[in-house]
Amino acid sequence: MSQLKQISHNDNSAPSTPGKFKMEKSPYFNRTRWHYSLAKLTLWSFAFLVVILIFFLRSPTSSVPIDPSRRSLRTYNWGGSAWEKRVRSSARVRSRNGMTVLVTGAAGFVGTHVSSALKRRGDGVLGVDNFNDYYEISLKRARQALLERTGVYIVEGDINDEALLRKLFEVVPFTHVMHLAAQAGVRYAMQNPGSYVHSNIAGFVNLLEVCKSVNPQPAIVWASSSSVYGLNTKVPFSERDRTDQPASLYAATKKAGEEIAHTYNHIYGLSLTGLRFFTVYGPWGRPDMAYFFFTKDILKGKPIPVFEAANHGTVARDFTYIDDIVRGCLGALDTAEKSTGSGGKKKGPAQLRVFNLGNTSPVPVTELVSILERLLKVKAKRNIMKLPRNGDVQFTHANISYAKRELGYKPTTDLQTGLKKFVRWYLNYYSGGKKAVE
Ligand SMILES: O=C(O)[C@H]1O[C@H](OP(=O)(O)OP(=O)(O)OC[C@H]2O[C@@H](n3ccc(=O)[nH]c3=O)[C@H](O)[C@@H]2O)[C@H](O)[C@@H](O)[C@@H]1O
Repeated sequence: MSQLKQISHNDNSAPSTPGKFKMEKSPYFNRTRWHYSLAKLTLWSFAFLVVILIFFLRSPTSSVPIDPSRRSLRTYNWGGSAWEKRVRSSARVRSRNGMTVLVTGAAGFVGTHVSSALKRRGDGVLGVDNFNDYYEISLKRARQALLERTGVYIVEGDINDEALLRKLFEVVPFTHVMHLAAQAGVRYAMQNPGSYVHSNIAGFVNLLEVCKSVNPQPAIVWASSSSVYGLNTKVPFSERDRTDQPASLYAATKKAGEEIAHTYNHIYGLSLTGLRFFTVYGPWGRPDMAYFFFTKDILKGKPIPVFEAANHGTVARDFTYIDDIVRGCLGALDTAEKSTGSGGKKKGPAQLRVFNLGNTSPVPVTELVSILERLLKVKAKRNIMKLPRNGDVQFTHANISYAKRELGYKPTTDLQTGLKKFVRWYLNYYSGGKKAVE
């Protein structure tokens, strides 16, 4: 810097308009000017490189793909009094007996719907999300904008960031955590196993570590998955069934989460409720899921891969509509008992639960495609393929009697009705809001 100053000081005589600069005759002067110019050029090039480097390191939409297993290396901006004020205001309870909920994965599909439902009924809600690039970030940003309009602020950060989580609990004594941040998708686990360990295991443990040590400890409700039933053949799946033969690393990390939850409940008295979601779909959904990209590809006239089991066996899912899932999540939060620990120590036994949240009405994937064809009024180009051995299971079917009894859970939306709502949203969203939504 001092060198730079010196150069500009010595350079006072030079005209500021480059085109008007006249060369002097003296060879000595030429040589020194050449040296100065070279030094100047080197300095500016260096400064330029630093600026470029900072841009790539900080830009969330940078074209350099971020390895999701190393997401914790990304830096996020948080802190400061204005930030704390926003956090407090978002988490402010507006109803009598309302709860203060930290929602992780708030810019995700389920996270957005749950956050807005909680806010609507007067609970205090603060979101946290790392806005990773697993699928289109613009959709996450649009969900964020939607939540902002309802008064929910999403802090940008990773659940692996212990300092951030501690700070959030310092600013707001959350009574509940709705933990929905996760690396989802059963097939992607073959491509990026590290991201599942990072979010579903390391991230979950980090969150639990913080929750166990704060005072008061919050009650935690979190997203497990129907995929924990793995290769089981007995249907419908009951919470009492074995869950020790997962078919994907995704399922294995969710199962690990259930075991980890047991440990934190046992040692620290944390109140923990796991919800096994069954193929959740609906407006603002996940573009990596079949119903979503089938819609996109059918509209584009592109062939869609429709899986079938051996001997033309049916592949089916217990597709569950988002509004039903939201009611299940709120039911779980409302019935969650307080954690019993304090000062990082257990003071007595605490609640530990796991529930199926499904629809109890499996539908073949071929039927899903037929419904979409009718709704979109376009014939799909079906490319029938063997069910891949990379994580898929042939069918899922939930027994929901436990959730019914304990949470008052009662799904009411069939696939046809739910997909109609999804398609209406999809057409409106991707036409830039130009199509009227009924
Ligand atoms: O229930 C769950 O726990 C899981 O539900 C979904 O997993 P999945 O049921 O496999 O959902 P999709 O990937 O949307 O697949 C739906 C159905 O379409 C089939 N499919 C999928 C992809 C494809 O190209 N073709 C195809 O026929 C699948 O075999 C499956 O039967 C989610 O992606 C998981 O994150 C979630 O945890």
